[in-house]
Amino acid sequence: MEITEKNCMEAKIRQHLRRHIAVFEQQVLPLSGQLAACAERLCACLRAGHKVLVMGNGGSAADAQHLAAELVGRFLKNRAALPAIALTTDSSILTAVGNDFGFEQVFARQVEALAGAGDVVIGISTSGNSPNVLRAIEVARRRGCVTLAFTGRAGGELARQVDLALTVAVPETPHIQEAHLTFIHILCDLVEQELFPQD
Ligand SMILES: O=C(CO)[C@@H](O)[C@H](O)[C@H](O)[C@H](O)COP(=O)(O)O
Ligand SMILES: [Zn+2]
Repeated sequence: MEITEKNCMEAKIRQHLRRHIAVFEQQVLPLSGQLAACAERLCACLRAGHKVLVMGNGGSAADAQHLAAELVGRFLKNRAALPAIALTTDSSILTAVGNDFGFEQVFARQVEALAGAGDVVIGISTSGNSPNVLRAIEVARRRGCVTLAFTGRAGGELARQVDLALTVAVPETPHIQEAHLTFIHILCDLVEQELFPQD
């Protein structure tokens, strides 16, 4: 077959998809038990009237917002709103705290302001080593929050600091993020089914 730009691109697409499938087979499927444990923590928190705070940088900031949107709005069911806040969205807070206290404090300061005992605080970081996420988890632990993390690679410091970590132990950031988005959808699905069986 003649090598054209188009079939060269298609080969790269297939390579990405094959790696995606392998990561899901080898890393995501074996995390089912830990995902169920995360869902139980989330359901218990929300049933008791507590809230969810979630954060990350870059693509993980988008993931944090995705999770908060599906809890406040909806995943699949028309049901009551659930309290969730992405700590990545207020540009005035992010710039003021970043400018005055340092970028490492942008999430920690919001956890100090907003989190109470029993709330769930979720850190999303593919390296598990982003200082602003680590500082926020430190504050969350001091305040008696339940701490969860979605991480990658070897889990980083974040996986060691939280109550429960879901670590996608591969080196490629995009494939880790693809798995994190799936965790978010599975968790939202389970929360809706558990909390709103009649809706
Ligand atoms: O989405 C991507 C790469 O796929 C980037 O925006 C990525 O999220 C950023 O480089 C982050 O700063 C990486 O931080 P982390 O996942 O290590 O905490
Ligand atoms: Zn990305």
